[in-house]
Amino acid sequence: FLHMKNKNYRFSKSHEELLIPPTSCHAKTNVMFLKTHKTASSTVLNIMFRFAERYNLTVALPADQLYHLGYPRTFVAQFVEGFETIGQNYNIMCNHLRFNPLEVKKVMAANTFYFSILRNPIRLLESSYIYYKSIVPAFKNTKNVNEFLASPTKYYHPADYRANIYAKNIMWFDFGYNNNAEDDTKYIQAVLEEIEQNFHLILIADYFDESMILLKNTLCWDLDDVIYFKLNARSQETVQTLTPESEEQIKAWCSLDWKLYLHFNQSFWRRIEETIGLEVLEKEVDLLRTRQKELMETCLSEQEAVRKDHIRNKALLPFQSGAANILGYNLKQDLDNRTLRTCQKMVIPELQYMSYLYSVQHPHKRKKMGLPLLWTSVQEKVRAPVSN
Ligand SMILES: Nc1ncnc2c1ncn2[C@@H]1O[C@H](COP(=O)(O)OS(=O)(=O)O)[C@@H](OP(=O)(O)O)[C@H]1O
Repeated sequence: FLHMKNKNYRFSKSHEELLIPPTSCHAKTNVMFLKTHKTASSTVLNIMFRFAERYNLTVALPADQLYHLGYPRTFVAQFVEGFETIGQNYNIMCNHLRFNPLEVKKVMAANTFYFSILRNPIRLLESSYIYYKSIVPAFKNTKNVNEFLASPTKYYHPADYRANIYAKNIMWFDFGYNNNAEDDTKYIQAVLEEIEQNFHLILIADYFDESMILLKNTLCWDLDDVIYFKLNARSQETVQTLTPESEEQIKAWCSLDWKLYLHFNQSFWRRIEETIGLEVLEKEVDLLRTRQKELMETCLSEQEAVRKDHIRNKALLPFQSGAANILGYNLKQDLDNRTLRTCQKMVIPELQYMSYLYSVQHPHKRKKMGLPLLWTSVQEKVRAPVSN
């Protein structure tokens, strides 16, 4: 779609003007995204991978047979494939890792832009419960998320702290901090300040489209760079209704994440007001949604995500976990090669895309095992020598 964008845009002049970046603005190509859990981060990862392909950038991918950058271990540079030879010359980093700034800096160029994304801990914990129910000790022996939240300490045992990271302050943990730390005002303030120093931008998943506009404007990217199809979503029947008491309990149980979220939700909106302004933001969000709808009409058989058993091409099946039915997409069957390639990249799940990029970037290494390789072979066949 990148090559078609001039032809396809039907925006009025004033809208076009909104999209023209200031002349001094160059697209930032050294970008690190801290991929937090259950925060729409797989959708962002897909955006990052497509951007990397567009500009032929080097991505810091998990080494050998790793699927993530060593998570939940604290990140070290050796978790990146090729670090010994490539050194501090990676452009993009976006797979799951537990943040460790000094080690990340060994891999990423000095002028790298750092960003991440947070989600309201109430929605996040409900999602996390369903997704990790069978592997997290604190969740295993409870009937549902409300039962867990009625008395979390009954199920959450300190001895299981490693296996229980998804049950308490998971965002705090992903940023590299102790998710079982005391809720102490001074400590929290110090962490928030450190995050502000380490990251140039924190997005909010609950305002995903607004986040994409802020991201593209900050990085001087094109609107098409941030057009996305929602990835890693669940089917509606596995979404549980939280009682009002459970919602309140999450704010206390995950108080570190709650304060993290409140702080950066505020700075997110302040940043919007100080840069784009709410009026322009609304117009740009409209353009994003229009473009997204057009692309869905071009690419998809059904105009929405479908349940796992309805995904025809098993190479496009997202990783499934716990009680969640993770949705995917069916592409139209009569797409020409070039459109097919564009559409595949919009819907390809995280692990398959990572495995594909890995085989392109490291052709002499053994391919990642245990992943559907079909997509890779389909992709190799349709790779045409065109630039996009
Ligand atoms: N664009 C957009 N806007 C809003 N929400 C979105 C978006 N994309 C993904 N999602 C929701 O994010 C949840 C999956 O998060 P992650 O991809 O970060 O999960 S993972 O940790 O990588 O497994 C998952 O949440 P739940 O459906 O509540 O589980 C997705 O529905």
